[in-house]
Amino acid sequence: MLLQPDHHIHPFPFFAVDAAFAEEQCTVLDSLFSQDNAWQHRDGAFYRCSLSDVTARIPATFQREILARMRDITGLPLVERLLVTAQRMLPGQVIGIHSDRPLLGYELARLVVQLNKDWQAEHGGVLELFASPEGEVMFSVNPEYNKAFGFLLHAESYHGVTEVTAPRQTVVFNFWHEANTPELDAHIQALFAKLHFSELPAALDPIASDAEATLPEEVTFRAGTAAIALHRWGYDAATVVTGYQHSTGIVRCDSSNAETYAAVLLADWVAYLYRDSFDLVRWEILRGELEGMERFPRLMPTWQLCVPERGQFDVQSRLIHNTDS
Ligand SMILES: O=C(O)CCC(=O)C(=O)O
Ligand SMILES: [Fe+2]
Repeated sequence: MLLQPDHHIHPFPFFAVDAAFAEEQCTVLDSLFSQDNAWQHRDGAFYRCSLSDVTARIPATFQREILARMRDITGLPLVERLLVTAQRMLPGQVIGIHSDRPLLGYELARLVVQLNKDWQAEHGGVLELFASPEGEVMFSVNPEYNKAFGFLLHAESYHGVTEVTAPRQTVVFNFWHEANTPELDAHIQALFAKLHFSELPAALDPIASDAEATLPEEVTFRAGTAAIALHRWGYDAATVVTGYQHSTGIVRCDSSNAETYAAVLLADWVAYLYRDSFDLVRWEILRGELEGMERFPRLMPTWQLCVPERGQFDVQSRLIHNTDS
């Protein structure tokens, strides 16, 4: 399964495999299209196809094998969760350029398996990769039978599918990183429920006003959100102010008080996740900064979800560090 992946890092980390699955596994994948699926039709201007959740129809051993293989290929700590969708495109359908930026709780890695037996160039449906939404095509994947394409989702993983002239069948496997799980999403949504900046301590007012006068709204919004996290974790006004300033980038929090330092870094991270999306490089920096520190009780639930203690998979994210192709 997925032997000899061909790794690339431009325009973003991905790999391609030509004969991806054994015959028996292909039979399973083909069968996902033979029954009457409950198709959900996407009919946007840029994203036109039909999708169906087929996870329950993938045998447990197949699921275990593909997860293990994806952990191995990507080197990522992927959790025990899998979502498999069958995707069908009909003549005239097209998927415009998009990035699938991993919002809070979204999957981080995807494996796209093409299942078109008699594909010809005139059938279209070519998966194209771009460095920017307006850029030129940097790499193309023909949707030939048993060809797989794996990639890491991030804010700039731009890709699209050209218009098809013949029906096109694809199976998409989705994998979650241990630090961007639906459980973390639920935790952060609860942390920021009914968010009102008016609950913040008055000591922050002059600092926030100054920051708002000079910095972009996006920055002060995120700093305000980080301040809310600290306040709701029960930290005092001084810590809330320190966290706000750290998140605006005005003053970096020093590490002399370990608990304040950890709290400020975690607050900044959850505010970033809440307002933006998961970013593997930033996460690895955070993990490095918190490494070896005592996990303070007040921060424990968030800490454990954001930077789970390593057990099972103590791995490096090989894909993002792989620079030899
Ligand atoms: O159908 C494809 O080749 C790729 C579809 C897509 O955009 C995705 O899986 O993220
Ligand atoms: Fe996509």
